[in-house]
Amino acid sequence: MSRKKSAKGKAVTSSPSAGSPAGKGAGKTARSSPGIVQMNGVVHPSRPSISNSSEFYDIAFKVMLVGDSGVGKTCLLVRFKDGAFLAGSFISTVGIDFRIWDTAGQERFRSVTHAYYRDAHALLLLYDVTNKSSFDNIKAWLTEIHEYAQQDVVLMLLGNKADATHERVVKREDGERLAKEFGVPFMETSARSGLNVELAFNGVAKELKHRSIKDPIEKFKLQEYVNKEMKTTGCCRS
Ligand SMILES: Nc1nc2c(ncn2[C@@H]2O[C@H](COP(=O)(O)OP(=O)(O)OP(=O)(O)O)[C@@H](O)[C@H]2O)c(=O)[nH]1
Ligand SMILES: [Mg+2]
Repeated sequence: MSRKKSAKGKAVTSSPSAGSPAGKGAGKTARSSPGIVQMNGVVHPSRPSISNSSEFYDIAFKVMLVGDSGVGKTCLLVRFKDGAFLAGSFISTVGIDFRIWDTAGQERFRSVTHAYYRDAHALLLLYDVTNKSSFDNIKAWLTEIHEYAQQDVVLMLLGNKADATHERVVKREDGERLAKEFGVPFMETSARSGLNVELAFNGVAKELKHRSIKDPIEKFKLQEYVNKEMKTTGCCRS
């Protein structure tokens, strides 16, 4: 992470990346993707806009969205971008440049993924609760992350499309169990309804902020924080 004052640019499209590490195909929604899209986020108390190019930042974090094709990475980012900056949140008060990288889930982009992992400060790993193979591939994603990402990378597992009650094939408990097994914070999200979307990004940002200031008194616990704050779909356990 860098600590500098530097002008921020608008959203940038960079080279393609990512793919299902299990090589089991791209999930049930095989679609083309632009690759990686880097978006500048957050950031200034007086101007909480994601797209203002004239702002400066104190700390820069690189956050990446990864997971099989079709799990909803782009939709989650778009939902966050459109909603998270309406109300001022803690990140807008500390001057953080929260760069979010949206990756392509398709396997053909996989070979270039690893270079992007290395300098990521946080990874949001998504599966689709309506797509069992995207869930089954999470272990392979975690293996790849452990191999290529920094050891202390902030990681969160997200079961997306929690709104899709009728199509759901992965229970929330299954996600919880897997996350526990790997010691990764977890929650379900919905890019469609907005469920827990801000919480996912803000939780990660809080963790990054606490790490960066190395607060010796207040140890931030990401899973405890999301447990306290998260909403569940209630009706939608299957
Ligand atoms: N019901 C529901 N559908 C969603 C949700 N998020 C995404 N989708 C749908 O899932 C499909 C794939 O979403 P994307 O965001 O493009 O998926 P992606 O992970 O970016 O896919 P790649 O770019 O190929 O890696 C689209 O048809 C979305 O409308 C969600 O929260 N709920
Ligand atoms: Mg996408």
